[in-house]
Amino acid sequence: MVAQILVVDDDPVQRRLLKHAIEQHGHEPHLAENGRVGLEYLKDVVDRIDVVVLDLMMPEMNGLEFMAALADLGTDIPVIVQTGQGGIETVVEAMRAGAFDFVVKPVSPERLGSAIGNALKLDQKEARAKAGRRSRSSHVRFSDIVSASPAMDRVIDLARRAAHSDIPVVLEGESGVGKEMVAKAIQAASDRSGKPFITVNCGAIPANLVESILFGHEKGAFTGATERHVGKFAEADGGTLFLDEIGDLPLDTQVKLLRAVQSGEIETVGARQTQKVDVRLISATNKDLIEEVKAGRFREDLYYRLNVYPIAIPSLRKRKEDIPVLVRALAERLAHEQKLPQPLGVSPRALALLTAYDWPGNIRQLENAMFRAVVLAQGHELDVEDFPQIAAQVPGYSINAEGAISWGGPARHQAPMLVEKPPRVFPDFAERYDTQEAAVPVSADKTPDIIPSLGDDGDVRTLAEVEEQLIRFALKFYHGQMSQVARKLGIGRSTLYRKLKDYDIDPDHPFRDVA
Ligand SMILES: Nc1ncnc2c1ncn2[C@@H]1O[C@H](COP(=O)(O)OP(=O)(O)OP(=O)(O)O)[C@@H](O)[C@H]1O
Repeated sequence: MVAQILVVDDDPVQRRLLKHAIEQHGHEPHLAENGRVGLEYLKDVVDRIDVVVLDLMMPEMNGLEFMAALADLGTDIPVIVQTGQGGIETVVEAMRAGAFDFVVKPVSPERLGSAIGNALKLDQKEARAKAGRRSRSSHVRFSDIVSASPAMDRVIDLARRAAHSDIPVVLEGESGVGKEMVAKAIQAASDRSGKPFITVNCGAIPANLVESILFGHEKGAFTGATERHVGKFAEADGGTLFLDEIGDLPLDTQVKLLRAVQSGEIETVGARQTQKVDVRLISATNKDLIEEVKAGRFREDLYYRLNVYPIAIPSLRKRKEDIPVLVRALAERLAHEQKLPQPLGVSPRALALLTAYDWPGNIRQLENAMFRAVVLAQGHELDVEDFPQIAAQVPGYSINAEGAISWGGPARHQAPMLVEKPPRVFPDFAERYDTQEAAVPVSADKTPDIIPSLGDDGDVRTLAEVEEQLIRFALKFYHGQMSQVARKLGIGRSTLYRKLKDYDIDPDHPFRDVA
């Protein structure tokens, strides 16, 4: 299908790049140099345009104003917004205003192509079919890894190449980023596809059983060994052994593992002879293994044996572009698994909330939040109310006694949030802050992150005044993350809550007094 794509961007170089990328994917680009021109054009041909690719930062009419005007036209053309590096607040605004997806500049033709494909609902249909197929089975292909970010493209590219050989791979990344999923995809794309894929969580086995679990034991090898036991190495013969949390392996077992890796032979506990095995090893760690080596907890020789081909999987908060596609794919998959009568959508407000959150537990946490939301869902669409725990942790959202969630900023399709930043003397501060609120307590000629020792009367200020100002500052600085604020201030959470009460500080709006 040749789709008609309207590009609205004030930068001529960007327009040209986007034009080429769109043509590369076989679609027809239409170019507008600003929001006003784009809007006029749309009024004439609104039925012909399939997708809008929109720059957010434009003079005259910015991206959010454009989106509000688009909504007034009563059209639901999907809009893909473009943002600069680090412009996540703006992206959240755009998602809230109904943007379908966002891409980070400079966007690769591939990423743009897949965003357009998704917007045209082509990929979504495929994702639905894929989601239904995959369910929670152990067979994972690379195409099951839902992603949209260049960072994950790199991971997948490296992993695909690793699948061509038996090279030992170490997957590094925080818990829940998808290490096991990538390991399974490597196996499925390799010659060992269809052979066993055996997972051992090295951190979850009692130290005295690790060796027997990995290498097996003969009957009577030790007290309690009433039966012969086949170890995981032997079980994985011909296939792949996935050693999760490899950094937790006890040192004496590391010696045996090294021997097995070097010789391709295992010593079953209590057996007289060694046994030859053909196993591909993929290890995973959420620890910095080299630090473990330095600390003497991980053998250096084993480290070099296993770590021939490291692949680092970034945490979800470092690849927020993946969040909207993951959310949509999970909603589809979980609705299918829960046998809901119809597919489940996700509202722009909910997408904005989920994109704003940092997901310390990564995709596993996102999956759990989506699971809970899908199970409890009542309508056709998930909304912010379906994610109360997440809303409670994102600054700006508040929950009333009835459980309704509201956001401190302007409503959907309302006046633009992309306020031009006022000229500021302290660029670093301006970057970290929502300038409007932060500007309240400090006069323009004072550095905002310096807390003065003298008051207006020229006397030293009271400790309480300084403390109050520091707490307000810390809340803003750490985006209202209470645990972090308490930790950084060196006080307990309950003390922090008490002080918020004493000083009448609203943690969501620290520079505003509680009404
Ligand atoms: N890109 C992705 N697309 C779809 N689902 C994903 C993706 N990444 C992870 N998941 C899902 O998230 C969950 C966690 O992934 P996985 O178990 O692979 O993470 P992990 O890094 O191995 O975690 P841990 O270190 O805690 O074992 C799984 O249910 C997995 O299917």
